[in-house]
Amino acid sequence: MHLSELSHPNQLHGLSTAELEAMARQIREKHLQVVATSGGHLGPGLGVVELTLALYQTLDLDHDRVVWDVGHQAYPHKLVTGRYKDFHTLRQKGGVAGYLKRSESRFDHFGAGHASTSISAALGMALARDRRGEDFKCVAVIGDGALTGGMALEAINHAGHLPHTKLLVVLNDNDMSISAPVGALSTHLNRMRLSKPVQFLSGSAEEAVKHLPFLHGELPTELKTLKESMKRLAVPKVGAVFEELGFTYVGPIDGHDIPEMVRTFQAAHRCEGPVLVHVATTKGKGYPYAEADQVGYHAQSAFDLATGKAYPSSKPKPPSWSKVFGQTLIKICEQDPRVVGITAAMATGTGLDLLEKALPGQYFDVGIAEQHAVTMAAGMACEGLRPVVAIYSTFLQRAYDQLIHDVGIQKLPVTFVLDRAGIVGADGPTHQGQYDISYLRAVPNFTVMAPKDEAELQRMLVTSIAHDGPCAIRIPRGEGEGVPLMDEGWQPLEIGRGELLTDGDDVLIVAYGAMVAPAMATAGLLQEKGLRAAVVNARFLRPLDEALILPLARRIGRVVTMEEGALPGGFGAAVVETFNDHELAIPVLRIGIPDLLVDHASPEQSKESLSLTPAQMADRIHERFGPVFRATVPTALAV
Ligand SMILES: Cc1ncc(C[n+]2csc(CCOP(=O)(O)OP(=O)(O)O)c2C)c(N)n1
Ligand SMILES: CC(=O)[C@@H](O)[C@H](O)COP(=O)(O)O
Ligand SMILES: [Mg+2]
Repeated sequence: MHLSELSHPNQLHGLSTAELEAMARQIREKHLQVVATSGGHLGPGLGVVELTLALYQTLDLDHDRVVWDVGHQAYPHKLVTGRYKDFHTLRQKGGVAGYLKRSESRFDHFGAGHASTSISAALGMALARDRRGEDFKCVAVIGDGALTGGMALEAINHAGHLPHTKLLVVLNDNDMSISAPVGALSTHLNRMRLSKPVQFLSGSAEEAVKHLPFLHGELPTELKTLKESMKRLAVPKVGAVFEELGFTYVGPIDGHDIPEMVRTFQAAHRCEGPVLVHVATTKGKGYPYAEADQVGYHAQSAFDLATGKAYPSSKPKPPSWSKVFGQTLIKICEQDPRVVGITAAMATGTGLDLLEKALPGQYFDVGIAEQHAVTMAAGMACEGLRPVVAIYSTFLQRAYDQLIHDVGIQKLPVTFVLDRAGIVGADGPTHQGQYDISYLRAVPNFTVMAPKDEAELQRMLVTSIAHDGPCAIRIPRGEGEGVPLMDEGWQPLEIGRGELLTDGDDVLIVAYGAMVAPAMATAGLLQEKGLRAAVVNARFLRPLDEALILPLARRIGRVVTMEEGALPGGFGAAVVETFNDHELAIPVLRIGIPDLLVDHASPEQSKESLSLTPAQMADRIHERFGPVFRATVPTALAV
């Protein structure tokens, strides 16, 4: 059977190893072809092709549940669950999502995108199953990186406490996170990977006798004692950490050997209580470039399959915001040994990999552990360091209590750089950086800011690090504005001070961060429509520059706010509340992301669909405040 003929994963049942291996080749071919064409996650999925086929041969996906952690590695899952023909639309507007999505397929039993959630979700399904007296299997497939996330350990702690709750955890151990894995658990797993698969020896004893009819598949007592003694002898070396936590540990087994995995999963399904099968895989398996550069091929934009190289861009691009951040932080760290950079397993994405190379002593990667990163930084700040924590806007959501409880309330001098703030594009709703403006507004003692360009980012960094309290700076994904940059000697900003970029009498545009450049473009288009707009670069969400904004608002009487963030509780809401507090009753058009999820698409497509392009914003402003408005409402109704 060819992969393209597969419409249901249960069609995998009964296929021979040779047929499954042929299908594995077809999956790899499709996976490579689509990701090379339109970009996406490459290495993770290539590493779990055989694992997916073997696991699904032992499950009935009309009844059993499988929860993939993160889901970035689940392209093989998508290909064997009816999405082969649409797979070429991966991560494109209206196409197949890059992560699992319950609304996309009945076989996507739980959505994700953020790491370390799978065991909790699968355990929840298992507990619900038992309450209903049903008997479907619940499986979590989690990577060695995601296993370092606190939630995963919380779930293991709970599951290990439930000896009668059947749950299978498949640990996909490829000895990689996005970068090299971090932590004692990763080190231990690596030691286990290198050990002999003890359990499997005893498993093969079962295999040897289970066909003997008079045993009815049961191990004779003496063999059971042999297996137990082997476990007692060997498990302390191999699976102790999981066995001590109440799991039956099996492995490590070869994650590219389909028959071995099928046998092991079948044995695991027969076990009572929680079982962890440790599968050793290779990230990027089957594509030499991805195997050789497992960091670089974690995710890729379109590339040439033959050479493994990205296609050269048509015109030179300015450095990314992340790169400017990383390079600037190196200079700051060189001048001030108190300053350290902290990442939660996102060194390459945040630009902190540059700091790691230049000043490894002032760099920390804590693994996928955002909560720990924030509170560790708080502890560092108590002892006189000036930590700079670089975490994507969306991933920092996971450490909200730490921001309030450990940093804000204690007013500790920690700088947060929220990368990927705003619309990120192909990663879709789980990764959009659309909530940080809203979620940071209420955190006590925080100074919250957003630069209009990379030069202002550099100034905000020195401002934050010098400030004796917590600061947060949001920066977007991708290239900067391409403005000239200084190498050092950046002039700090006055906290709470915005800037008037251009004046005008017809409408006041107050723009925040990455919306400042589009605001200036919008003002130019409004000029062509006969509306002269004043444009303010707010710079600060907290504290808002009232001394600048209020007089302009009173004088002009018509205000537009612009933010690349959620409107509920966002920057525009802060401006409206300020007007209200000062009894300034004037109309405000808030432009930003409405209260909705932004699906996967290119950032440009998403902005178009949200009417956030300069042309669309000019039309919206003209429609609201154009000649019609002037005829019906007198100017500023300042009280
Ligand atoms: C909470 C959270 N932090 C960070 C990330 C970014 N991220 C995506 S995949 C990944 C590495 C996952 O490693 P692993 O679980 O071992 O999967 P592999 O890529 O090796 O298959 C990270 C850090 C995330 N998705 N969620
Ligand atoms: C799966 C995951 O969460 C990361 O790989 C994420 O997709 C990286 O995003 P960027 O590509 O914006 O760095
Ligand atoms: Mg891994």
